[in-house]
Amino acid sequence: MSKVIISSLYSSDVFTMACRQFDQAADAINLPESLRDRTKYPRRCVAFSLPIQRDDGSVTVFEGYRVQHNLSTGPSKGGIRFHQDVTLGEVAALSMWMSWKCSLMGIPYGGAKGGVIVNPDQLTAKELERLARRYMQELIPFIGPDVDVPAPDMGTNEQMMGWMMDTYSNHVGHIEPAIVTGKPIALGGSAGRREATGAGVAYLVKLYLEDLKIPLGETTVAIQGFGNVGSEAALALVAYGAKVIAISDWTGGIYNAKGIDIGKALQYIASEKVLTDFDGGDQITNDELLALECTVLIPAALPRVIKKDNADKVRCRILAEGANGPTTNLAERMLIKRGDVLIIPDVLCNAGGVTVSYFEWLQNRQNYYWDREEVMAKLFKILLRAKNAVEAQKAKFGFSRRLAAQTLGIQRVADAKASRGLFP
Ligand SMILES: NC(=O)C1=CN([C@@H]2O[C@H](COP(=O)(O)OP(=O)(O)OC[C@H]3O[C@@H](n4cnc5c(N)ncnc54)[C@H](OP(=O)(O)O)[C@@H]3O)[C@@H](O)[C@H]2O)C=CC1
Ligand SMILES: O=C(O)CCC(=O)C(=O)O
Repeated sequence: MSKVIISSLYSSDVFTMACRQFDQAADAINLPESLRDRTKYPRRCVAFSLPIQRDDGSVTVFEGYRVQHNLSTGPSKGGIRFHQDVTLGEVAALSMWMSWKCSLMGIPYGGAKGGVIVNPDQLTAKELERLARRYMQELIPFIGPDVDVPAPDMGTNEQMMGWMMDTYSNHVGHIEPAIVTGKPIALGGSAGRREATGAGVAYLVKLYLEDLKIPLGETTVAIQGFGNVGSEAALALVAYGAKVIAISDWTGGIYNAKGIDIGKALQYIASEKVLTDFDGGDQITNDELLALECTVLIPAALPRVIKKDNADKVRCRILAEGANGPTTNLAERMLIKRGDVLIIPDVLCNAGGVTVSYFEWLQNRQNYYWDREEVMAKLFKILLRAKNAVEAQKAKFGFSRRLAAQTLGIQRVADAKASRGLFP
């Protein structure tokens, strides 16, 4: 397939954004022309029709995708997103970022991502189970523990990974826990995987606060998205001594200058599903949350929420990208020009999740399990190593932090491709 066809297949703002980042990084490291398109474009993608029976007996056909960006350094790896705004282009962009992320962390995986166009809140638990199982059923010819290993992302969770693992295991005739990560502990999930992404975000924030000499006790935090990543980052930052002053979900946010009781907010979500009417503070909109004066702003939901229109309104010292792709390229240039916001780029900031997914896969394959302490110690060691590598690259070449992180990731993927050669 020509790259013209590939580009139009994935055509979307977010894919264009990921491609422009790649082009800038490739120029910055003088990547040979012969390796550029080969490293940039996804290796393959699959699109599925996913018919499921609804509880009322009717049938709805959902649309789903899996994009495997790169398999040169190991099986491809990345989460599955259930969201109404999913597009093939978004999934492709997310798969590219997974490649650079795994490579930056020194994890022997390529990148992948999956998605289904669905609002999971509008399905019952039984319907979600049918959809998760059907997605895995369709994916079976294209994955395996050495080929492609999914995990949770927005709108999916441990339970869905459990159903997917069960569907795959029934197909192959034996239990195969290493086919997905982020599973329930009872099915071979790793200690620490649930909290890994948020805990990793919090750990990196702590390291950068130390660099800036800002005490944790004087740190205020605003978080957009109070799901797996946002809530776990909140818990970890509160445990470090910071104050979380704002949280939000798709319905809007809560602001409390004295600090939000995160445990109470989690209890509220567990019973009410959404933060609307949570009485832990004043109600604000998601736009207002992004413009709050705070030490640390953590977007932990959708891509492209910090953009040209609101970049000038951002008033944090550290922008910690828990989400993938939350800052558009133009908004990043505006923030860099301003010079008062330190951006921890997504491929570094939220890499705790895939790192512990790698540990989970290793534990599944060895059938030997580690305790949480060991998992977290290994995670923090890898995050610190990656942060130091990014800072060294930034200092050496005068790059932005994102360019530093992406050049490191891209160079390693390109080197692996060059070493493997081409088929005659
Ligand atoms: N899970 C992981 O391990 C990793 C996730 N990430 C990234 O982190 C981000 C969040 O993922 P995750 O926490 O797993 O997802 P979850 O589904 O667990 O949580 C997503 C959160 O975002 C909220 N949300 C949805 N739409 C909006 C909106 N329009 N405005 C504000 N908030 C919104 C959701 O609200 P509601 O629940 O009400 O819908 C929910 O609180 C994604 O970008 C993902 O790619 C990155 C690395 C690893
Ligand atoms: O845990 C994983 O394998 C992938 C996590 C993920 O989707 C991400 O880092 O964006």
